[in-house]
Amino acid sequence: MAEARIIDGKAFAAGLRARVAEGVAALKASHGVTPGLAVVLVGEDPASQVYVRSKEKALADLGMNSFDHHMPADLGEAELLALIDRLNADPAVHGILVQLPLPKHIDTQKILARIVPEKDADGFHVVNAGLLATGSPGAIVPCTPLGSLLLLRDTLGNDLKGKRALVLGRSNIVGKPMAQLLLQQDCTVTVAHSRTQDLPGECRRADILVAAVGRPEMVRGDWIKPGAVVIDVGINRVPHPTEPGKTKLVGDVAYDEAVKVAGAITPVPGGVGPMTIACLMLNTLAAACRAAGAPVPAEALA
Ligand SMILES: Nc1nc2c(c(=O)[nH]1)N[C@@H](CN(C=O)c1ccc(C(=O)N[C@@H](CCC(=O)O)C(=O)O)cc1)CN2
Repeated sequence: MAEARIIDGKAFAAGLRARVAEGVAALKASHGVTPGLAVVLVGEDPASQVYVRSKEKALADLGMNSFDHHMPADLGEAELLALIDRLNADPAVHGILVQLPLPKHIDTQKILARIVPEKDADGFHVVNAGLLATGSPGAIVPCTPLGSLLLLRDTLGNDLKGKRALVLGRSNIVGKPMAQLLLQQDCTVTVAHSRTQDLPGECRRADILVAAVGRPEMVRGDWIKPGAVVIDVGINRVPHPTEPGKTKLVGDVAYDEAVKVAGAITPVPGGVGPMTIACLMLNTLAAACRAAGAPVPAEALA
Protein backbone atom coordinates (compact mmCIF):
# COMPACT_ATOMS: atom_id res chain seq x y z
CA MET A 1 0.00 0.00 0.00
CA ALA A 2 1.24 3.50 -0.85
CA GLU A 3 2.27 5.81 1.98
CA ALA A 4 -0.23 8.41 3.20
CA ARG A 5 -0.46 11.87 1.72
CA ILE A 6 1.21 14.28 4.16
CA ILE A 7 -1.12 17.16 5.03
CA ASP A 8 1.10 20.24 5.05
CA GLY A 9 -0.38 22.41 7.81
CA LYS A 10 2.48 24.87 7.59
CA ALA A 11 1.79 25.62 3.92
CA PHE A 12 -1.99 25.77 4.43
CA ALA A 13 -1.51 28.11 7.41
CA ALA A 14 0.72 30.38 5.30
CA GLY A 15 -2.06 30.63 2.68
CA LEU A 16 -4.67 31.35 5.36
CA ARG A 17 -2.47 34.05 6.88
CA ALA A 18 -2.12 35.67 3.45
CA ARG A 19 -5.93 35.70 3.11
CA VAL A 20 -6.24 37.22 6.60
CA ALA A 21 -3.72 39.93 5.66
CA GLU A 22 -5.90 40.78 2.64
CA GLY A 23 -8.97 40.93 4.88
CA VAL A 24 -7.16 43.23 7.31
CA ALA A 25 -6.17 45.60 4.50
CA ALA A 26 -9.74 45.57 3.15
CA LEU A 27 -11.23 46.36 6.59
CA LYS A 28 -8.79 49.24 7.04
CA ALA A 29 -9.69 50.62 3.61
CA SER A 30 -13.46 50.20 3.94
CA HIS A 31 -14.05 51.05 7.62
CA GLY A 32 -10.81 52.65 8.86
CA VAL A 33 -10.51 49.87 11.47
CA THR A 34 -7.30 48.02 12.37
CA PRO A 35 -8.05 44.68 14.09
CA GLY A 36 -6.41 44.47 17.52
CA LEU A 37 -5.72 41.50 19.80
CA ALA A 38 -4.79 41.77 23.48
CA VAL A 39 -2.31 39.01 24.30
CA VAL A 40 -2.23 38.18 28.01
CA LEU A 41 0.56 36.00 29.37
CA VAL A 42 0.90 35.30 33.09
CA GLY A 43 4.22 33.86 34.26
CA GLU A 44 7.29 32.51 32.50
CA ASP A 45 6.30 29.08 31.19
CA PRO A 46 8.87 28.60 28.37
CA ALA A 47 6.47 26.98 25.87
CA SER A 48 3.83 29.66 26.51
CA GLN A 49 6.44 32.37 25.95
CA VAL A 50 7.30 30.84 22.57
CA TYR A 51 3.64 30.59 21.51
CA VAL A 52 2.89 34.15 22.64
CA ARG A 53 5.90 35.52 20.75
CA SER A 54 4.71 33.71 17.60
CA LYS A 55 1.22 35.19 18.03
CA GLU A 56 2.58 38.72 18.49
CA LYS A 57 4.81 38.34 15.44
CA ALA A 58 1.92 37.02 13.34
CA LEU A 59 -0.22 40.01 14.36
CA ALA A 60 2.50 42.44 13.29
CA ASP A 61 3.15 40.54 10.04
CA LEU A 62 -0.55 40.67 9.08
CA GLY A 63 -0.95 44.39 9.87
CA MET A 64 -2.95 43.97 13.09
CA ASN A 65 -2.45 45.67 16.44
CA SER A 66 -1.03 43.64 19.30
CA PHE A 67 -1.63 44.83 22.86
CA ASP A 68 0.86 42.84 24.91
CA HIS A 69 0.31 42.21 28.61
CA HIS A 70 3.09 40.06 30.03
CA MET A 71 2.38 39.73 33.73
CA PRO A 72 4.39 38.20 36.62
CA ALA A 73 3.63 34.63 37.78
CA ASP A 74 2.41 35.90 41.17
CA LEU A 75 -0.25 38.18 39.63
CA GLY A 76 -3.42 37.95 41.73
CA GLU A 77 -6.68 36.69 40.29
CA ALA A 78 -8.41 39.98 41.11
CA GLU A 79 -5.74 41.94 39.20
CA LEU A 80 -6.15 39.68 36.18
CA LEU A 81 -9.93 40.09 36.28
CA ALA A 82 -9.45 43.88 36.45
CA LEU A 83 -7.16 43.74 33.39
CA ILE A 84 -9.80 41.74 31.48
CA ASP A 85 -12.42 44.34 32.44
CA ARG A 86 -10.22 47.13 31.01
CA LEU A 87 -9.64 45.19 27.78
CA ASN A 88 -13.37 44.42 27.48
CA ALA A 89 -14.06 48.17 27.62
CA ASP A 90 -11.31 49.21 25.17
CA PRO A 91 -12.75 49.79 21.65
CA ALA A 92 -9.32 49.30 20.01
CA VAL A 93 -9.25 45.72 21.36
CA HIS A 94 -11.35 43.40 19.19
CA GLY A 95 -10.05 40.15 20.63
CA ILE A 96 -8.60 39.00 23.95
CA LEU A 97 -6.33 35.99 24.28
CA VAL A 98 -5.30 34.62 27.68
CA GLN A 99 -2.48 32.15 27.12
CA LEU A 100 -3.07 28.79 28.84
CA PRO A 101 -2.13 27.21 31.13
CA LEU A 102 -2.50 29.88 33.81
CA PRO A 103 -0.63 29.55 37.12
CA LYS A 104 -2.38 27.19 39.56
CA HIS A 105 -3.57 29.90 41.97
CA ILE A 106 -5.79 31.39 39.23
CA ASP A 107 -9.21 29.93 38.39
CA THR A 108 -9.02 29.54 34.59
CA GLN A 109 -12.79 29.18 34.08
CA LYS A 110 -13.43 32.36 36.07
CA ILE A 111 -10.98 34.30 33.90
CA LEU A 112 -12.30 32.93 30.59
CA ALA A 113 -15.88 33.68 31.67
CA ARG A 114 -14.95 37.34 32.31
CA ILE A 115 -14.02 37.99 28.65
CA VAL A 116 -17.02 39.39 26.78
CA PRO A 117 -18.05 36.64 24.29
CA GLU A 118 -17.64 38.91 21.23
CA LYS A 119 -13.95 39.49 22.12
CA ASP A 120 -13.26 35.83 22.99
CA ALA A 121 -10.72 35.25 20.18
CA ASP A 122 -10.04 31.70 21.44
CA GLY A 123 -13.73 30.73 21.40
CA PHE A 124 -13.47 29.27 24.93
CA HIS A 125 -16.34 31.23 26.54
CA VAL A 126 -19.45 29.18 27.40
CA VAL A 127 -21.57 31.46 25.22
CA ASN A 128 -19.43 30.63 22.18
CA ALA A 129 -19.39 26.93 23.14
CA GLY A 130 -23.20 27.06 23.35
CA LEU A 131 -23.57 28.83 20.00
CA LEU A 132 -21.34 26.22 18.38
CA ALA A 133 -23.15 23.30 20.06
CA THR A 134 -26.55 24.57 18.88
CA GLY A 135 -25.34 25.44 15.37
CA SER A 136 -26.28 29.08 15.94
CA PRO A 137 -24.73 31.88 13.90
CA GLY A 138 -22.02 34.08 15.43
CA ALA A 139 -20.04 31.44 17.31
CA ILE A 140 -16.32 32.09 17.65
CA VAL A 141 -14.81 28.65 17.05
CA PRO A 142 -11.74 27.48 19.05
CA CYS A 143 -8.61 27.79 16.91
CA THR A 144 -7.23 24.23 16.97
CA PRO A 145 -10.53 22.51 16.03
CA LEU A 146 -11.21 25.18 13.39
CA GLY A 147 -7.74 24.68 11.92
CA SER A 148 -8.23 20.90 11.95
CA LEU A 149 -11.56 21.24 10.12
CA LEU A 150 -10.06 23.51 7.46
CA LEU A 151 -7.33 20.90 6.83
CA LEU A 152 -9.91 18.09 6.70
CA ARG A 153 -12.09 19.97 4.23
CA ASP A 154 -9.10 20.72 2.05
CA THR A 155 -8.00 17.07 2.14
CA LEU A 156 -11.45 15.59 1.46
CA GLY A 157 -12.60 18.20 -1.06
CA ASN A 158 -15.30 19.44 1.36
CA ASP A 159 -16.91 15.99 1.28
CA LEU A 160 -17.25 14.95 4.91
CA LYS A 161 -20.92 13.93 4.72
CA GLY A 162 -21.72 10.55 6.22
CA LYS A 163 -18.11 9.79 7.15
CA ARG A 164 -17.45 8.02 10.44
CA ALA A 165 -15.36 10.37 12.59
CA LEU A 166 -13.67 9.42 15.83
CA VAL A 167 -12.47 12.20 18.13
CA LEU A 168 -10.04 10.86 20.70
CA GLY A 169 -10.13 13.25 23.69
CA ARG A 170 -12.98 15.19 25.29
CA SER A 171 -11.41 18.49 26.38
CA ASN A 172 -13.45 21.70 26.22
CA ILE A 173 -10.72 23.28 24.10
CA VAL A 174 -10.29 20.63 21.39
CA GLY A 175 -12.25 17.37 21.68
CA LYS A 176 -15.76 18.69 22.34
CA PRO A 177 -15.71 21.59 19.82
CA MET A 178 -14.09 19.28 17.22
CA ALA A 179 -16.95 16.82 17.65
CA GLN A 180 -19.49 19.64 17.22
CA LEU A 181 -17.79 20.85 14.03
CA LEU A 182 -17.75 17.33 12.55
CA LEU A 183 -21.44 16.87 13.42
CA GLN A 184 -22.19 20.10 11.57
CA GLN A 185 -20.45 18.58 8.55
CA ASP A 186 -22.87 15.61 8.73
CA CYS A 187 -20.25 13.15 9.97
CA THR A 188 -21.26 10.30 12.26
CA VAL A 189 -19.24 11.25 15.31
CA THR A 190 -17.91 9.18 18.21
CA VAL A 191 -16.02 10.81 21.08
CA ALA A 192 -13.61 8.38 22.72
CA HIS A 193 -11.58 8.90 25.89
CA SER A 194 -9.54 7.16 28.58
CA ARG A 195 -12.54 5.10 29.77
CA THR A 196 -13.65 4.00 26.30
CA GLN A 197 -13.74 0.21 25.92
CA ASP A 198 -11.84 -1.25 22.96
CA LEU A 199 -10.22 2.01 21.90
CA PRO A 200 -8.25 0.38 19.06
CA GLY A 201 -11.48 -1.11 17.68
CA GLU A 202 -13.29 2.24 17.85
CA CYS A 203 -10.41 3.93 16.04
CA ARG A 204 -10.31 1.22 13.36
CA ARG A 205 -13.90 1.99 12.36
CA ALA A 206 -13.15 5.66 11.66
CA ASP A 207 -12.79 7.25 8.22
CA ILE A 208 -11.59 10.37 10.02
CA LEU A 209 -9.52 10.07 13.19
CA VAL A 210 -8.72 13.18 15.25
CA ALA A 211 -6.28 12.43 18.07
CA ALA A 212 -6.32 15.04 20.84
CA VAL A 213 -5.51 13.08 23.95
CA GLY A 214 -2.09 14.48 24.92
CA ARG A 215 -0.37 11.07 25.17
CA PRO A 216 2.74 10.61 23.04
CA GLU A 217 2.28 8.15 20.16
CA MET A 218 -0.68 6.43 21.82
CA VAL A 219 -2.47 5.68 18.52
CA ARG A 220 -0.62 2.82 16.82
CA GLY A 221 -0.55 2.01 13.12
CA ASP A 222 -2.81 -1.04 13.55
CA TRP A 223 -5.50 1.18 15.19
CA ILE A 224 -6.01 2.97 11.88
CA LYS A 225 -8.44 2.01 9.13
CA PRO A 226 -6.55 1.73 5.82
CA GLY A 227 -7.05 4.95 3.85
CA ALA A 228 -8.40 6.96 6.83
CA VAL A 229 -7.59 10.66 7.26
CA VAL A 230 -5.64 11.18 10.49
CA ILE A 231 -5.45 14.58 12.19
CA ASP A 232 -2.89 14.57 14.99
CA VAL A 233 -3.49 17.42 17.43
CA GLY A 234 -0.97 16.19 20.02
CA ILE A 235 2.19 18.19 20.71
CA ASN A 236 4.28 16.18 23.17
CA ARG A 237 7.92 16.85 23.99
CA VAL A 238 9.71 13.55 24.77
CA PRO A 239 13.36 12.52 25.33
CA HIS A 240 15.16 12.16 22.00
CA PRO A 241 15.54 8.41 21.19
CA THR A 242 19.13 8.65 19.92
CA GLU A 243 20.55 11.96 21.22
CA PRO A 244 20.89 11.86 25.03
CA GLY A 245 19.91 15.09 26.82
CA LYS A 246 17.87 16.31 23.84
CA THR A 247 14.11 16.25 23.29
CA LYS A 248 11.88 15.90 20.25
CA LEU A 249 8.25 16.68 19.46
CA VAL A 250 5.85 13.85 18.76
CA GLY A 251 2.10 13.73 18.28
CA ASP A 252 -0.54 11.46 19.82
CA VAL A 253 -0.14 9.15 16.81
CA ALA A 254 2.83 6.83 16.13
CA TYR A 255 3.59 8.62 12.87
CA ASP A 256 6.03 6.12 11.30
CA GLU A 257 3.49 3.32 11.69
CA ALA A 258 0.42 5.40 10.79
CA VAL A 259 1.88 6.86 7.60
CA LYS A 260 1.98 3.31 6.14
CA VAL A 261 -1.76 2.76 6.74
CA ALA A 262 -3.57 6.10 6.57
CA GLY A 263 -4.73 7.79 3.36
CA ALA A 264 -3.60 11.19 4.63
CA ILE A 265 -2.02 12.37 7.88
CA THR A 266 -0.86 15.57 9.59
CA PRO A 267 2.76 15.51 10.79
CA VAL A 268 4.01 16.85 14.14
CA PRO A 269 5.49 19.41 13.92
CA GLY A 270 4.11 21.15 10.82
CA GLY A 271 0.51 19.91 10.90
CA VAL A 272 -2.22 21.30 13.12
CA GLY A 273 0.09 23.51 15.27
CA PRO A 274 0.65 26.27 12.68
CA MET A 275 -3.11 26.29 11.97
CA THR A 276 -3.83 27.20 15.61
CA ILE A 277 -2.06 30.55 15.27
CA ALA A 278 -3.40 31.24 11.76
CA CYS A 279 -6.97 30.63 13.01
CA LEU A 280 -6.39 32.97 15.95
CA MET A 281 -5.53 35.66 13.40
CA LEU A 282 -8.69 34.76 11.47
CA ASN A 283 -10.86 34.94 14.62
CA THR A 284 -9.38 38.35 15.49
CA LEU A 285 -10.14 39.67 12.01
CA ALA A 286 -13.67 38.21 12.23
CA ALA A 287 -14.26 39.88 15.63
CA ALA A 288 -13.11 43.24 14.22
CA CYS A 289 -15.38 42.78 11.17
CA ARG A 290 -18.38 42.05 13.42
CA ALA A 291 -17.62 45.11 15.59
CA ALA A 292 -17.37 47.31 12.49
CA GLY A 293 -20.49 45.87 10.81
CA ALA A 294 -18.38 44.50 7.94
CA PRO A 295 -18.83 41.03 6.34
CA VAL A 296 -17.10 38.25 8.28
CA PRO A 297 -14.62 36.00 6.37
CA ALA A 298 -16.40 32.74 5.47
CA GLU A 299 -13.60 30.51 6.79
CA ALA A 300 -14.18 31.79 10.35
CA LEU A 301 -17.82 30.67 10.25
CA ALA A 302 -16.88 26.96 10.17
N1 LIG B 1 -5.18 30.56 24.99
C1 LIG B 1 -4.68 29.46 24.41
N2 LIG B 1 -3.74 28.74 25.04
C2 LIG B 1 -3.26 27.62 24.44
C3 LIG B 1 -3.70 27.24 23.14
C4 LIG B 1 -4.68 28.01 22.51
O1 LIG B 1 -5.15 27.72 21.37
N3 LIG B 1 -5.14 29.12 23.17
N4 LIG B 1 -3.10 26.14 22.49
C5 LIG B 1 -1.88 25.57 23.02
C6 LIG B 1 -0.62 26.23 22.61
N5 LIG B 1 -0.60 26.91 21.30
C7 LIG B 1 -1.18 28.13 21.21
O2 LIG B 1 -1.37 28.83 22.16
C8 LIG B 1 0.14 26.40 20.20
C9 LIG B 1 0.75 25.18 20.26
C10 LIG B 1 1.57 24.73 19.19
C11 LIG B 1 1.74 25.51 18.07
C12 LIG B 1 2.65 25.13 16.95
O3 LIG B 1 2.71 25.79 15.96
N6 LIG B 1 3.43 24.06 17.13
C13 LIG B 1 4.44 23.70 16.17
C14 LIG B 1 5.66 23.18 16.93
C15 LIG B 1 6.20 24.22 17.86
C16 LIG B 1 7.38 23.75 18.66
O4 LIG B 1 8.43 23.49 18.05
O5 LIG B 1 7.27 23.67 19.91
C17 LIG B 1 3.94 22.61 15.24
O6 LIG B 1 3.09 21.80 15.67
O7 LIG B 1 4.40 22.59 14.10
C18 LIG B 1 1.11 26.73 18.01
C19 LIG B 1 0.32 27.16 19.07
C20 LIG B 1 -1.92 25.61 24.55
N7 LIG B 1 -2.30 26.87 25.05
